[in-house]
Amino acid sequence: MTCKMPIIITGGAQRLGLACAKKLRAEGHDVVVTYRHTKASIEVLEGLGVSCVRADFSSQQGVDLFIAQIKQDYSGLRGIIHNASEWEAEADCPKASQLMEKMWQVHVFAPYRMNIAFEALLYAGFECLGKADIIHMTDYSAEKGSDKHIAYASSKAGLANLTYSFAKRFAPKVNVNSIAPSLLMFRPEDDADYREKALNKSLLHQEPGEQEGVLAVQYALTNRYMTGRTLSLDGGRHLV
Ligand SMILES: NC(=O)C1=CN([C@@H]2O[C@H](COP(=O)(O)OP(=O)(O)OC[C@H]3O[C@@H](n4cnc5c(N)ncnc54)[C@H](OP(=O)(O)O)[C@@H]3O)[C@@H](O)[C@H]2O)C=CC1
Ligand SMILES: Nc1nc2c(c(=O)[nH]1)N=C([C@H](O)[C@@H](O)CO)CN2
Repeated sequence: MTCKMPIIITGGAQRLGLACAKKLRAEGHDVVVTYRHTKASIEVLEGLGVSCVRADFSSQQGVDLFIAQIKQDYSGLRGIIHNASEWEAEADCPKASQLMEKMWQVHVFAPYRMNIAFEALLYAGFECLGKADIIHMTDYSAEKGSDKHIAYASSKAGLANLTYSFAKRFAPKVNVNSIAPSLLMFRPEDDADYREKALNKSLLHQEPGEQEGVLAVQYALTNRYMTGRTLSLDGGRHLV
């Protein structure tokens, strides 16, 4: 039986999500990406045979609409990579209470709702393809906190905790792991001073780029004896 059971990548229209979508498609996986804003990368992905679904997880309704569409379109899932994320500092959001809600909505509520809603599809993926994975893109700051991104870091800690719970709930059919980068790629607006300071926070002093994140995703998708664990991509920052 041919199984069209995709890997979902949330927030797959740019940066790490886009790099993952291209690599996994090139490996022959069926891939679904979510995006909010139309951009040139969406046309590129569609040209590669990637299914691009507009979805905004900032509301419960947005999450539920996406869940309904996936359930309508697919009989199983090879996996889901919870990559969608907003990195917002308290200084950029006047109402801290709103920021905390916003961060937990996209980083915890949305992955939680999707994981529960997609349980049967993930099991079908395991039965048909022999493996099924959930990957939570967390952050080094989930362990250490952040004085400038307090709500963000706390929500990533919440996401990291979902890894433990869903690893227990979905074993042995679905492996559930976290990938926790400290720095993968800067943003265009990051100035030289910020970049220098960020690079000096790790032992390896480098901006690794999204391909290091892609390698970690590939490892988590292929390893058969890892669940409930975190792949830390932090250049030795924990030893500085
Ligand atoms: N970049 C880095 O150095 C680091 C990254 N990480 C984590 O790795 C992952 C990838 O990072 P990066 O590629 O920089 O991520 P981005 O900041 O580029 O965001 C990824 C995507 O998330 C989507 N998104 C944001 N909010 C929502 C929402 N409410 N609903 C639906 N989609 C949403 C955006 O989609 P759209 O553009 O369509 O709006 C965006 O394309 C993230 O989870 C991030 O927290 C962790 C540590 C370091
Ligand atoms: N959703 C995002 N999360 C994070 C980003 C980002 O660009 N988008 N960037 C970082 C930084 O790399 C930080 O770790 C060091 O500058 C963290 N999270």
